[in-house]
Amino acid sequence: MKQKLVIGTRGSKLALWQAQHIAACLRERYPEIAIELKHMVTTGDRILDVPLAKIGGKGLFTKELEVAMLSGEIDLAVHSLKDMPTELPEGLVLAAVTDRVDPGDALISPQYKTLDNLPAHARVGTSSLRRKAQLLNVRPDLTIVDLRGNLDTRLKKLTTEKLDAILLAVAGLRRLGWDEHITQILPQDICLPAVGQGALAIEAREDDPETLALLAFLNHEPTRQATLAERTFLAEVEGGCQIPIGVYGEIKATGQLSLQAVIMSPDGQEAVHDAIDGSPADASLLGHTLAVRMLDNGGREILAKLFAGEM
Ligand SMILES: NCc1[nH]cc(CCC(=O)O)c1CC(=O)O
Repeated sequence: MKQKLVIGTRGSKLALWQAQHIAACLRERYPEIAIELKHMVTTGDRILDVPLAKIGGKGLFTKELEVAMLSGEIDLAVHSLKDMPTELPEGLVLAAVTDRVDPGDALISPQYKTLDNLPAHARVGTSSLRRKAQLLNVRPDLTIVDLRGNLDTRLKKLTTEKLDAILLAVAGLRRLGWDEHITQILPQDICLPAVGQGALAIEAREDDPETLALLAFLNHEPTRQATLAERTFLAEVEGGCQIPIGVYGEIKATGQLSLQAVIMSPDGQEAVHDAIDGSPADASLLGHTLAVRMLDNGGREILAKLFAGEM
């Protein structure tokens, strides 16, 4: 019987909240097990001044934690599922995917409140190509300003960089109790979220069945299935998180899994939208099928131009 579980976490406010939340769930369930937190720094935390799209590479926010897990220094890691590459390193598995309450994106505009109200050429901060493309698709006049840093830094930049609005994930703001800043939750027909947005991923070693069994109760199966469809879609289209792709899977009241997605050019001028429905048991097949269909219907050309640097 385990006497101790060590959770590895990044040191950002959001990462700490997430790790502490999972620690609290574990302590409540297993009062006899000591739950410890170990803070670690990832490459993504170290390089804060360069737009993520330019750094490239996968797993910027996960790699150091994964190395520590494989060496046995920590037993599990808590991540935002959105920050996890679609392929995990050999020997590691997703022990659980938690329920997600807020998959969407929020507009924060103290002065103008909503996208419709933003004046022509308003300055909007985001460093996500996905958010940028989807905004420009409906509002080509907007000036998109790069915005990096932790959530608190980005909120501060709204004022210091004289921005009219910024975009952030609803989930992160809610977790930190900053949802009073949200002035509009963007509707899904304007902005589809990133793969896995809003869900927490608990990663552990494949050869550690005892820990995996202890973590199983944290898993929310409908969210795991919906995000499996999303992650398969992404893996099929390209992998990586810095391409203008939005995708959202959801198990409906009918029990069907519905998956909708968009592939856009970074300027938002070219877009392929599509959706698919089916059994949650076929989550990865649905993600795969939708990706192939969208690539065949114009998605491939958009991505080819993007990778050739024409956009
Ligand atoms: N890219 C950083 C990141 N990773 C996870 C979240 C928010 C929480 C989540 O999506 O689960 C954020 C902040 C943001 O995109 O605004």
